[in-house]
Amino acid sequence: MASEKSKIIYTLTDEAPLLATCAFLPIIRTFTAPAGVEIVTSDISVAARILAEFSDCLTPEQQVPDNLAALGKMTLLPDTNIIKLPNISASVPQLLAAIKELQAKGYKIPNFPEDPKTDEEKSIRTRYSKCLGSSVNPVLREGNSDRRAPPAVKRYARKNPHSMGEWSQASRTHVSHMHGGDFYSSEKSMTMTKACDVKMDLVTKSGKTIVLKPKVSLLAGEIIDSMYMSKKALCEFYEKEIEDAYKTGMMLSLHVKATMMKVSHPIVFGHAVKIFYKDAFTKHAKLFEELGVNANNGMSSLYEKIKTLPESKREEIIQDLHACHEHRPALAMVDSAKGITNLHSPSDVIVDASMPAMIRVGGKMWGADGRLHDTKAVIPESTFARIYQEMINFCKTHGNFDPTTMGTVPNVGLMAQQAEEYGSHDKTFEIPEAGIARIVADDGTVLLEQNVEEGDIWRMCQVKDAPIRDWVKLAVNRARLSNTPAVFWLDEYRPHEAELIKKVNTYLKDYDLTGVDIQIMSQTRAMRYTLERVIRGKDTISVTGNILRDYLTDLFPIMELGTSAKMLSIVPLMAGGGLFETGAGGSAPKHVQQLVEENHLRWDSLGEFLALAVSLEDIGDKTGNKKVKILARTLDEATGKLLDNNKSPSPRTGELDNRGSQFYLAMYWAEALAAQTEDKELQAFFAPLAKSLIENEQKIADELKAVQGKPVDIGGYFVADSEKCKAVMRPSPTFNAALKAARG
Ligand SMILES: NC(=O)C1=CN([C@@H]2O[C@H](COP(=O)(O)OP(=O)(O)OC[C@H]3O[C@@H](n4cnc5c(N)ncnc54)[C@H](OP(=O)(O)O)[C@@H]3O)[C@@H](O)[C@H]2O)C=CC1
Ligand SMILES: O=C(O)CCC(=O)C(=O)O
Ligand SMILES: [Mg+2]
Repeated sequence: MASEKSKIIYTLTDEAPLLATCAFLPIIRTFTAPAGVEIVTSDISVAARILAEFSDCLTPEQQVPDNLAALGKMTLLPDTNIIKLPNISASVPQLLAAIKELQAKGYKIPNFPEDPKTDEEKSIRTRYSKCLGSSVNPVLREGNSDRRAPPAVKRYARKNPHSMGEWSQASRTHVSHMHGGDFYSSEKSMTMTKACDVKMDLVTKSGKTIVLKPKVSLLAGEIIDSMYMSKKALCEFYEKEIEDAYKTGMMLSLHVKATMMKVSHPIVFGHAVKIFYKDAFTKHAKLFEELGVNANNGMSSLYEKIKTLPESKREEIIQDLHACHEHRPALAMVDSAKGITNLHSPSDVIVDASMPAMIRVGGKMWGADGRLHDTKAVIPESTFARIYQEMINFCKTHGNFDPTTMGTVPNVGLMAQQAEEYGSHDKTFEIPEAGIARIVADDGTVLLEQNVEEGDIWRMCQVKDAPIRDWVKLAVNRARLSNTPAVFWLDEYRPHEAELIKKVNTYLKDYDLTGVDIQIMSQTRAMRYTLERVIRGKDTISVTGNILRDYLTDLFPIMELGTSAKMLSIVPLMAGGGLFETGAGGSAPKHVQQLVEENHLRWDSLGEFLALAVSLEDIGDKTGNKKVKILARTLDEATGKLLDNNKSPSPRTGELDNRGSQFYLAMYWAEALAAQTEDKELQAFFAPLAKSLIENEQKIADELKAVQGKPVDIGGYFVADSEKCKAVMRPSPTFNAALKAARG
């Protein structure tokens, strides 16, 4: 056995991934222990993050460490190996629900101050803000991203294509975005020639100087941007598009990313709510203010707030809200059976997943009548909205994609060290008063400035030089290793990207590019070029900034594979370690609901299987531990076999689910280890396990199926009971006994 133990840190997150982990951990531990690899867990669920933040309010027994901060530090070490599952990036309504559950479970954490007034409330709000939105990924992503569909996964999708809707040339579906007054149109950018500290301030028309951000330390070579979205232009845009949809009989949908753009997009979302329901918001303005209604939290929050009112008043408001629908277009639904619309909650419709889902079914979304309809997809910011329109145009002309023949589009994404827009939330402000928004260097020089009005959203973004160099290196490596053309999706007319292009051209010179096809194209051209290749079965690497990384790594996988859960998602950490993300998708809250109601978990753990294999491979490469390398190789074989034999979870209750799929992975993995002859110790260890799983295959499959169809209790949503989860997620006594026997 190997002398020194290597460590994989396995994150515990939320919802479906956490449940899947509950079943998977005993399997992983059984397989990795004989190779000297230890699996250590780290709870970074939204509940654990809240508890870590409010330790001072808890009893000593209730206190938990700040795991996220510890992991963040570890990403800066060369031998760190983390497997990261998708976690909740909480919107305010999700955070409120988590707080409520924790309080009900006896944790004396404070209420979330929605409208903080006193200093104490402001401090609590600031502390809770650390748990809001996308707050895990930016801490752990100390590297750029490499996301792709492994060949076995692509082969599987070609053999077992998922359903695709039909695209008609007569489809009226389209994307509506702003043509002025948005971030794109106001962007200014520059590259720092030397390191310095800057501040963000606002010189108001009334002559005051308000410091919004006292200090941002910048490095030489760093690119910084300043941009704003005009409230007036945004509201006019909404008025126009809502009116257009109404007049032309189109359904309306809004697509934002309020989780990652946690300061700007809730505001963008809130204006849509206020304008859609303008009459009711105007009539009840005073009362809504008194009740603390915040449109940024969606209609579900408004309905919650008015619950406290006397019935007659509440009825009046509900009627007024309903009356708004009479002269408004139909709204796309998140759940038509429950009457949950697109404007219900800012975290219900997340653009990276919602737009591909719409395109996949032929450009349609669900209406209140429970049917699919063409839709006007409103994506206010034009910067990247146009890529979707380009794909829609393509589908209208060529029909929908064919998963059996289409090429693949891997992505190399710039995201390290909170690069670009997704790292801007601590530098994003809703402007309190008209004036000049400025980025000012410590020597008093005004670096960038713009005129802003009250309510505009102003932000500064940054991307450091080292991540850009690393991104170019990753792109060249991927292009060379996979012998695939790579396209940098960069628009020379966008100031930020003009700066990036200069750097990309410079850093590309560091490489011998003989035989490597690398091009730079604007986003719409890159999309067109890639799609022309895709339908001819040709592969093209997209090399993009942070937002397109997010968008494209759902968009193409959802067309190619039916879901982004099947993606290999690697973050080579710049300090030398590895962060292995599982898939590229979210935490699928709907899956938990199905488990609780019917004891069927449709979540596909393929992303975990793929991540574990590359994580083991990384350890094997770094330590030279041959046993670990064999584990990685045989796991890949097992995953391939799992796909070939169609043992992925079914969405239908009563059929194979996540637990069954994990059992088959374990069986194939043990079989592959028993069959190899390179390492006799491993062979001897796994032969009895393989035998027992093969002999009991039917019995285990039956035990896993027998439990389905009935409701189960997991003891909570944000803080599920770990014993109850174990009981639900490990229901086969025969499988459990086989694993236990192997561990000895
Ligand atoms: N890396 C991260 O940490 C990420 C976290 N998130 C968070 O996840 C939550 C939900 O996000 P959202 O973007 O709506 O995406 P979802 O997780 O709801 O995914 C959208 C749909 O994709 C399918 N899907 C996703 N993952 C799997 C899987 N492993 N197995 C099978 N099907 C899958 C499901 O389709 P079907 O219903 O047909 O089964 C699901 O309904 C939010 O809290 C969000 O903040 C989002 C993105 C990434
Ligand atoms: O961090 C998040 O909220 C989501 C991350 C995401 O969607 C992605 O990286 O693809
Ligand atoms: Mg994403």
